[in-house]
Amino acid sequence: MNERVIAPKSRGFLFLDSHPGGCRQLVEEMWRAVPAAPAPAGGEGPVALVIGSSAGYGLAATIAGLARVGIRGIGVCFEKAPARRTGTAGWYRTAATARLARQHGRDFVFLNGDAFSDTMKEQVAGLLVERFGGRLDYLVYSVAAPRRTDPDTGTTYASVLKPIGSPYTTKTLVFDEQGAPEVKEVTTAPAEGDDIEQTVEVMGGADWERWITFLAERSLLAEGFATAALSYIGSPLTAAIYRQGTIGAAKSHLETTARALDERLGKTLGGRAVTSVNAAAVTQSSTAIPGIALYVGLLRGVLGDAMVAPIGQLVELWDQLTGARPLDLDDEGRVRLDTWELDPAVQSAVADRWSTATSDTIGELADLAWFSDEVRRLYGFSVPGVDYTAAVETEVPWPPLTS
Ligand SMILES: NC(=O)c1ccc[n+]([C@@H]2O[C@H](COP(=O)([O-])OP(=O)(O)OC[C@H]3O[C@@H](n4cnc5c(N)ncnc54)[C@H](O)[C@@H]3O)[C@@H](O)[C@H]2O)c1
Repeated sequence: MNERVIAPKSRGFLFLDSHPGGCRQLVEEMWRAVPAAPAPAGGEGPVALVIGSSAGYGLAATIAGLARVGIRGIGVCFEKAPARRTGTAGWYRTAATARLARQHGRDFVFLNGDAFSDTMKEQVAGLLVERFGGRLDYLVYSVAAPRRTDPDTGTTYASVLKPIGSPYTTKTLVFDEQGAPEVKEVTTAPAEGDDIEQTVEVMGGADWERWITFLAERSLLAEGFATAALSYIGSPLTAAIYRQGTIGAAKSHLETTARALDERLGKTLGGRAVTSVNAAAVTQSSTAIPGIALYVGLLRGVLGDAMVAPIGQLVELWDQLTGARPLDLDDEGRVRLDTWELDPAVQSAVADRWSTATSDTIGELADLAWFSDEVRRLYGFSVPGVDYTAAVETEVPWPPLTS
């Protein structure tokens, strides 16, 4: 037992602690946001593996899959248990998701560890055999990580967020110690040495492909197996640091991997592999990208509630993966859930605001209250209805594997 009052202490967009009650309520909110669908035929839902299940788009994939498709299966993520500090927010969100899954009769378990390792792949394979009939129907790959160790060579690669070719200066949004917004300029030096290759090794398609090969070799992929990995294109305003930068090189590699996997799975199992290009969202990973906080704040200023939250986008992705709606691919074979973000009228309105944004004008141009709340909500703070003055139990156990 370790009950205490948890205050939101932060350094920039990173918070030192997270709030179990707020995290739980947010997960419940996401579940309620999923439109009801008819129960899966035959009682038992399809078997799914979600990699990166505790945050951002992977959490949305898990909750939308559980609530709408009735998936059974496994979520994999990398979270820290409560110790001197609270557990990570993803730890508490996982506990809350498992609870909801149980309540709704879905057999869904969570594994905490390094998805890039073969040990984790073996654990998943073992569970698929023992518990889920040895057949996986869906795999959603939504990992965002700073490092990956290649199990074959033992080499550890580190991803960087840098432009390619020349330095890039962008406006960016920060908050000072009193919480006042500042629009500043930051310059990021271009990739050097093997920065691009290293980033591709972490955030490209290598590990996704390794998962598929690992499971295929053990005959654990069902006929008609379908897999999707998350990608991003984004605005011309962020292109130099994102799509044309080191992370963009990794996304291109992921998309090339998808096309190769699609051909392979099509031939062997009548299966599919696609990337899903999702829209900008406030997540722990996205707020680390220079300029993205400003961009997302302005995007919200332009669109307001017309922004589609990750849970809404993932409902659409599941509908396309399961065939409830036809798979709608662009010329490069990608599902596009970002069309509302990249709409030319929206982009031109955001670009206008971007060009005039200063510390003095940002309050009118961007939805800063929404943005700050979204950042705090990543850690379970700013959730309506939660009493933050009350002590709360932080020693929440990881959901047990036994049902
Ligand atoms: N956030 C955006 O704006 C945005 C937009 C479009 C696409 N995407 C893509 O969505 C994917 C997920 O990004 P996000 O923003 O949701 O990230 P996030 O930081 O919110 O979540 C990352 C997830 O990966 C897990 N993870 C990290 N390292 C791991 C490891 N070694 N082993 C197992 N799990 C690990 C974390 O536990 C967490 O569940 C990425 O491919 C990203 O490019 C993000």
